[in-house]
Amino acid sequence: MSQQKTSRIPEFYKKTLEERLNIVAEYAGLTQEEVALLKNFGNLDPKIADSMIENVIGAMSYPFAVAVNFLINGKDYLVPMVIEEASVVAAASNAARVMRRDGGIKSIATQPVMIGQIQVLGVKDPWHKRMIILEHKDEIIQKANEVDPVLVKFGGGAKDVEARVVEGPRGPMIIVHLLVDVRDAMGANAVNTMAEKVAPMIERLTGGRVLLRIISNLADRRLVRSWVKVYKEDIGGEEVVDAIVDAWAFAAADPYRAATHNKGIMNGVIAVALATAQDHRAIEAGAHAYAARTGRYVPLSTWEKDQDGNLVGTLEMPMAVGIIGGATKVHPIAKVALKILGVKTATELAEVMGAVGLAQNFAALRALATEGIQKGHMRLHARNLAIMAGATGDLIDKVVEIMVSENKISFAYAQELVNKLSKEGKA
Ligand SMILES: CC(C)(COP(=O)([O-])OP(=O)([O-])OC[C@H]1O[C@@H](n2cnc3c(N)ncnc32)[C@H](O)[C@@H]1OP(=O)([O-])[O-])[C@@H](O)C(=O)NCCC(=O)NCCSC(=O)C[C@@](C)(O)CC(=O)[O-]
Ligand SMILES: NC(=O)C1=CN([C@@H]2O[C@H](COP(=O)(O)OP(=O)(O)OC[C@H]3O[C@@H](n4cnc5c(N)ncnc54)[C@H](OP(=O)(O)O)[C@@H]3O)[C@@H](O)[C@H]2O)C=CC1
Repeated sequence: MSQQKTSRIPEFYKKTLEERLNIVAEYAGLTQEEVALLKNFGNLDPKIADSMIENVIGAMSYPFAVAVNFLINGKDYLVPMVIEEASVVAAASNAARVMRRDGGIKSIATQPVMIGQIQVLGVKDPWHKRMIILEHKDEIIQKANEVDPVLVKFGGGAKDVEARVVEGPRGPMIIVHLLVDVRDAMGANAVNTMAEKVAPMIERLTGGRVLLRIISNLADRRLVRSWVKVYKEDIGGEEVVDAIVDAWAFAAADPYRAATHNKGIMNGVIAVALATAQDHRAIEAGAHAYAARTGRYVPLSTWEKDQDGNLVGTLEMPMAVGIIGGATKVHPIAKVALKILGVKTATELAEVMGAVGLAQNFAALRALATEGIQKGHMRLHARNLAIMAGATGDLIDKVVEIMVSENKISFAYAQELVNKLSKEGKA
């Protein structure tokens, strides 16, 4: 009788990488080639990979690209991007090309202030205790700063305390916000450590019970604001400007469209985040929570026509990124990405990422509002399909050419063409 496979594997994490891989290979019936693929760590040292996350059995590579043409705050940038989707890098470069006038895209980030939340339960007089917390603000800040002298030395650290009474489904809670300037870090570890440190003091002050002590990813004190003017003659005239503004108006009015509009922005933001090994989940969470902060989900950008008929765009969103800490200084390629970018501070990185998000949004809207997204996007995607269908060498371009010229871009057609052209080649 064959034994049922089980995913319950006690102390899997204590085994060596090799042992874990063998277990998985046997479990999933992996071939030797598949095992060899997983074992190919590429530019990541297996020891580093094994220390970054748990239960590691291999590594996976993504393409690393560079978007060109970016001029931000008068400075040129080559922008590293890691992404699995065709046409994003081309679109970013395409947009940046028409955003180089007047010093390029403007982008300013606020101070890198993150919020640590402390949830206080079981307080009978929460409004009164809120005042007591605020009365002791300076002591709370001092206590928080004791845990991170390095951050304080660099001009960061806890700067302010806020307190709210929040009505929840299980009654009122006091929610304390510790505002921490995290300088060049993303800041979650730094802020969480501080929130845990001050919790006993908050309990003493309120007589309540502290439950959660954790950073908020709605980083609305750490915003990037980017804006740009695109001259009408550079993008096909006022008709195109109007079409882009109309496309934005659709997103401003309809959350179904706003989600896709913002996805277009995140195409750029997350690609840079991946290249520089940021916590991209934190950035995504912050972006969408910010887009919904009024209770209605809206686009993170605006597009208008100015008095001269030119297109002006703005973007405002949280941007919690670091160049110290997290994986940024652990992953060797993230270090190379930061070197290519040439950013000196986390604030500068945030400014670049805001500008890339705005440019990416423009590229998609322009394509959508003129020729449609499929023409440019599918032309580039057609290469993926041709390769997936087994095309190699010159055959890739031949298959792409036929699919594009016949406007018939699908995996099935790619397969049909590969089969047909390969047979013809052999004949
Ligand atoms: C695809 C393009 C750029 C073609 O655009 P085009 O005008 O046909 O290209 P072109 O041949 O005239 O070249 C213009 C520039 O584009 C760049 N470029 C051009 N081709 C390449 C290439 N192969 N590789 C790298 N860069 C390329 C390059 O910078 C080039 O300048 P040059 O170097 O020649 O001076 C254009 O159609 C475009 O910007 N499309 C938008 C594509 C897009 O947004 N893709 C994202 C995926 S769709 C999505 O996920 C989001 C979405 C759309 O749903 C969001 C939303 O709904 O809002
Ligand atoms: N909800 C979320 O978003 C959560 C995210 N995380 C994770 O937290 C990690 C990020 O935390 P983060 O605090 O950035 O990482 P680190 O703790 O690795 O780095 C921050 C620390 O680096 C030191 N440091 C040295 N130089 C500087 C400088 N110039 N500016 C700022 N700090 C400096 C500081 O002190 P010192 O030298 O004393 O350490 C600081 O506390 C990510 O891996 C993220 O995924 C974790 C929990 C929740």
